[in-house]
Amino acid sequence: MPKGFFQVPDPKNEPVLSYAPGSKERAALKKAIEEARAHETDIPMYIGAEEVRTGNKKRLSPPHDHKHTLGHFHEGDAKHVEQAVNAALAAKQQWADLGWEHRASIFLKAADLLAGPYRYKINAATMLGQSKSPFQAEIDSACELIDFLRFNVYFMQQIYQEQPASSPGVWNRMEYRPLEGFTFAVTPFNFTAIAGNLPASMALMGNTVVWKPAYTQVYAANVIMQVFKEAGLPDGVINLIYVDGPVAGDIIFNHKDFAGLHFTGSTAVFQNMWKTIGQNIHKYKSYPRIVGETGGKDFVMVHKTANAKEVSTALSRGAFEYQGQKCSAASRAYIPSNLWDDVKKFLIDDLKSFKMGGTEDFGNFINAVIDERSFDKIAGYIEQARKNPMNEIIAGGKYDKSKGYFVEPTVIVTKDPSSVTMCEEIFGPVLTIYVYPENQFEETLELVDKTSPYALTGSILAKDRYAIELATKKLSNAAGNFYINDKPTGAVVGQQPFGGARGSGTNDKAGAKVNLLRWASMRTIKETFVTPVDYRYPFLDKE
Ligand SMILES: NC(=O)c1ccc[n+]([C@@H]2O[C@H](COP(=O)([O-])OP(=O)(O)OC[C@H]3O[C@@H](n4cnc5c(N)ncnc54)[C@H](O)[C@@H]3O)[C@@H](O)[C@H]2O)c1
Ligand SMILES: N[C@@H](CCC=O)C(=O)O
Repeated sequence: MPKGFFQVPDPKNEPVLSYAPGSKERAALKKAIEEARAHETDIPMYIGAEEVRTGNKKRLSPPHDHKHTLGHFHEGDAKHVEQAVNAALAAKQQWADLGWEHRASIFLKAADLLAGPYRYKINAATMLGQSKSPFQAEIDSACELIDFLRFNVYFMQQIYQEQPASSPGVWNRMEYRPLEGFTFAVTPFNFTAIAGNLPASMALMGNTVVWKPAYTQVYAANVIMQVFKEAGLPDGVINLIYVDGPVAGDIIFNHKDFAGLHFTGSTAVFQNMWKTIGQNIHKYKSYPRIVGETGGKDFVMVHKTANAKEVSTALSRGAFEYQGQKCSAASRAYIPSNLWDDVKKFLIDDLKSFKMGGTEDFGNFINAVIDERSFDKIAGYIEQARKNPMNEIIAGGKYDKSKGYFVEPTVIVTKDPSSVTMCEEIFGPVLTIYVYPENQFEETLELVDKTSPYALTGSILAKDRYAIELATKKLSNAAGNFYINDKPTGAVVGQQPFGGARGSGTNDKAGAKVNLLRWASMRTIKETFVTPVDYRYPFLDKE
């Protein structure tokens, strides 16, 4: 236990490196990519103190170059899920009892390792494994992950400092215990930072974790685990397994010591998990904490007073960075009729100038989508949209998976604001635009609010302050992250805590104090200094 009231260093957002031609970081990143491509990595599961190699090897390849082999990971089965649960339970007491400053140190060290010696390795892994451009990898696997780790340590300290009042003769204390049992982190393919943060935030609060990443993110997940190990994370605190989701769920959601789920991924998967947990609720020792950040159908709403060039740039970046595979990506836009001709021209010009290809070529703004399943699904949406007479595809619309999973950035203009691509999450480089009569701003705000079941991110672009105020009010429940005169992507830890409500999740804001609180179970301790020795109150008449 600490013998002093320690203060963790004040967190600052990790500066984003530019990778501009001639820069030191550009050369270092290119070298890391070459090294990664030059040999095949053999990736084990990490269960307790063991590196587990099952021999059931799954091939990993860059989505933009699927014939190249980056390495293999060893897939596990039900037995490995059980081993990981047992390892987490075995490690629990010692980890929970460790002074919080030591937990803090491990994750602060992990942040420094990522900022320094591992920066290019983890960015190269994310660029190759998930097909991110240098900038997209830098803001994710380097900066956002580093920020999550540093800010969470700071928020943990703030939580521990929050103590109740005490009246004379009494000292009230609050203890922030880890959850009783083990926890489960299930992470998506699209952000290395999220993959690292979900297990780390639970472990930071004294929990032990079974971590199951998406198979398409294992290449960078392995680097995260190496960083945690080098930072001194004890064996069994985070157990990384590669097991089919339902196989893992079947064991974990039936275990009496299952204490919490930290999920990021699609809405349907999360809702199924919640349903299973609900059905099994009588089996658990405690009510499990459930946190899930899920899908989005994020909007850009434009007022007639907006600047057309600002609008088209918000769309070019907001919809197409990382091939639209951000939960926050702009995928539906509402443009007033007076601005449409200009916005259309600027947007088409931008799209014509995009270069598409592998992440090794730093000239490419657009890379590949994550895998064949995703490619086929996106292509299906494009073909369905093409057949609808209410739609016109004004840019893109082509796709090719011969070398990598490439889908051209595609813009659909629709006359039907309820058409499929205005409502459903596509998770690819497809933007649908509805041009509304410029004087129907308020009615269109209502349309934006009601069109989709999601409520993750959205933005309003306008010069008129009354319009901004009206949109902020009318769209109050339409987004958990709302942007004024900006694109709806690119939240920064500590600045724009991230998460949405409605169908988009439990809105427990990743990288914020409220999220960490979900991984603590508070115990209130009241100590009385002079304990009463007579039950009688003063109002009682004496004989
Ligand atoms: N709201 C947010 O903060 C946020 C952030 C990133 C991604 N997302 C969402 O994530 C989705 C894209 O990521 P994805 O394709 O990896 O999502 P996904 O739902 O397919 O997978 C997420 C995780 O769940 C696992 N999984 C899938 N089926 C499972 C099952 N039946 N049982 C147990 N585990 C199972 C996957 O293996 C993966 O680890 C999009 O919907 C996106 O909007 C949301
Ligand atoms: N936090 C990221 C999105 C994460 C989801 O994919 C953003 O704000 O763009």
